[in-house]
Amino acid sequence: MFVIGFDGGLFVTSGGGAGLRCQGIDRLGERLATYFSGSDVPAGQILVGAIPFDRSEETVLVAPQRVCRVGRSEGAAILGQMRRAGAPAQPVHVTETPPAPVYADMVNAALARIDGAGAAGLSKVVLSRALRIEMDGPADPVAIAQRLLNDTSVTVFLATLQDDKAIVGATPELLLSRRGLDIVSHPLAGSMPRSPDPVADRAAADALLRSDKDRREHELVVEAVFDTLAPYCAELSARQGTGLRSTATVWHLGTRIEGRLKSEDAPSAAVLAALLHPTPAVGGYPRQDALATIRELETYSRGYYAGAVGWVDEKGDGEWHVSLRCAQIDGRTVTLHAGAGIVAGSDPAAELAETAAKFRAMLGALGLDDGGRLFEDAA
Ligand SMILES: C=C(O[C@@H]1C=C(C(=O)O)C=C[C@H]1O)C(=O)O
Repeated sequence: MFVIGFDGGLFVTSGGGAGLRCQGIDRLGERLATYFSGSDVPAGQILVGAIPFDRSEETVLVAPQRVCRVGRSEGAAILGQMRRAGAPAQPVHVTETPPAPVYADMVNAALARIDGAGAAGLSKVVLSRALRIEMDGPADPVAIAQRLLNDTSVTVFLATLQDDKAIVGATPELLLSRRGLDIVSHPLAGSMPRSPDPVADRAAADALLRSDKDRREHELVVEAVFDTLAPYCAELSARQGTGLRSTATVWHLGTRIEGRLKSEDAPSAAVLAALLHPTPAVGGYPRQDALATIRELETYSRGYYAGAVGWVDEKGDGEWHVSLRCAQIDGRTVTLHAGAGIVAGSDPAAELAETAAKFRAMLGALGLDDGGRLFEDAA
């Protein structure tokens, strides 16, 4: 099953199977061209799926048999019918990897590298931490997706990867959409936790708008998106400039970038998304230095967190979102990740608080919004 928010409604697909499993995304364009030229591919077929964070790991694209586009409330009703019957599984135990003090040490280690790197070296790295949640039964991604639909500022997604493995979440970040020659990307970077107190909440938003550190963190992403897309575009601009975006729990700086491709033969939505991925919003800058730092400092594989989820059709149209604020489900185990961009001037305590705010939506959807009972640190 695959679900993704679409024009205020939901795109729900089911059935089907063998689409395309692709070990690494460097040759995704060729693989897609071969797939869509196949004589047994029905007219109008789309592929839906997920790209992992690590470009060399497996991209899963499924060819669904049934696709429907419905409004949000109808989508919620469909999910209600498709979720497992009975009471949803409950969390019984949570492990933090790494524990908060170790995450702060990682931020300090990244800052030391950034400070020592010189002008051409590492200037931003996104470091994440994970919460591993054991449930008292198999977790139901459909029930979780249904609960996430309450926040209308985010794009809900659910992708079944195999048997009882799935990724489900609600992301605020559009990596790339393409309709004909028109493309849009809406990168986010630079964040501040929201507050239930309206005065404190507004103050957080104002502080984010004024923060020099967050502007620098954001600019690196916007420049990378422009640099990647410009060779394919006749026009590319960010007319509205950089502004605030918010989810129910976090403020972000965001820049909507719109472009017009030079020709219909330009790469498809999936291939443009793969070229952009990972932007400095989830990796860092320069890309290779940032990825090497992540490999060294994070002690786990991110899997499909901070990758991309979306769909593509034969004409190259499609929509890909950054897979953030999500849960990776494997039977009874649910793993959440949240990260924060580290640049010169980052404060470890503030970055930790940012990751805590980014966990909040998924914790709420799992029934864990009561201040972290069940939590235990992992070494
Ligand atoms: C890495 C995450 O979010 C990304 C990092 C952001 C930041 O550092 O300010 C903001 C939005 C996302 O691009 C996450 O949600 O886990």
